[in-house]
Amino acid sequence: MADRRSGVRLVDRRGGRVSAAIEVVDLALSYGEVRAVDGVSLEVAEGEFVGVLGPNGAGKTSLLELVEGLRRPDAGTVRVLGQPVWPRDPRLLPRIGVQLQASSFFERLTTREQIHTFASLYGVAPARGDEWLERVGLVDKADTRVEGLSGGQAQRLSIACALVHDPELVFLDEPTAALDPQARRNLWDLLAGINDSGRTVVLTTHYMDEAEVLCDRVAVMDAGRVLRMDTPAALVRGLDAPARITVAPGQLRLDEARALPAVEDAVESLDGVVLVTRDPARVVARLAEDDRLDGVRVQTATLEDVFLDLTGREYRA
Ligand SMILES: Nc1ncnc2c1ncn2[C@@H]1O[C@H](COP(=O)(O)OP(=O)(O)OP(=O)(O)O)[C@@H](O)[C@H]1O
Repeated sequence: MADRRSGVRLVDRRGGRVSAAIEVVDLALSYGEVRAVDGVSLEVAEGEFVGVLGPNGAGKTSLLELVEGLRRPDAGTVRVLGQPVWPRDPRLLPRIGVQLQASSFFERLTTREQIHTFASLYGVAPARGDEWLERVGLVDKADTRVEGLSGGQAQRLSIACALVHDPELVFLDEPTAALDPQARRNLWDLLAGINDSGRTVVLTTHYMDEAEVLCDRVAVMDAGRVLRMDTPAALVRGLDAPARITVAPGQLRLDEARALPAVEDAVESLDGVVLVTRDPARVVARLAEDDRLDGVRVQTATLEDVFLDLTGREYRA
């Protein structure tokens, strides 16, 4: 059963309240019969990097658009930087950055003209645009028309455009969608640097690894609901799932494996013998004592296991 109030109250180590950059209470939005956002409550603290993770159609974009003040909710409230986002408040706009999808660029402008246009819309100097082109590694593409950029370059430009006015809070909707795995990883360093200097970042993604690497906390979303929100480590810890230790073929017989302390089960696989344990440190120490560490691989639970546990379904991005 989904936890409708999955947003924990934000407190610091001494138990004091931390100011919230985003406060969402009982938010709902339907398109006809489809409940795209179904009673979501959450908070994001100033300076946090939060991921909204879920499969296609989970409601991530709808939630983001409500939080950005681009859509009117059927029910519930959103406050961003202390202000209600609906009805729209123009004073909030310079304080937030929204990454546009690459398809929303102004047509036929070069990369430099594109970012200068964004800079002028926000009333900031063109030089700030040039600085951002440098930061996202697009100086050598400054004179290329946006139609001529690769997928990864276009995403970097759209991120630079969202940040050119130095907003306190930035929303990135699937910034690595449609990129190959290498291009995705190349973008991670840039994304990780965006919340340097205390900027709050909210990112949607359907990639588990991305959420795990980049985000302080992750809201796991499915069918319009936030099922749980916590740090990636706490989400996985909460599972109480065993670790799997694979010992290379020929190192250990199955009966020896089953007799090891703290091993709950052992099975043979193509990669060798897989030991199932809730105390991987103890098992690895024992393997080390027996000089059987060569080629040992330890796998702990991942966010995929968390999704399976919360929904009963395998995760399909
Ligand atoms: N404009 C719309 N009209 C009707 N239904 C919509 C509209 N936009 C979204 N939906 C439906 O609402 C649900 C949530 O969609 P949403 O785009 O918010 O999900 P998402 O998690 O962002 O998905 P994706 O990862 O595919 O972008 C889906 O069932 C979708 O089909």
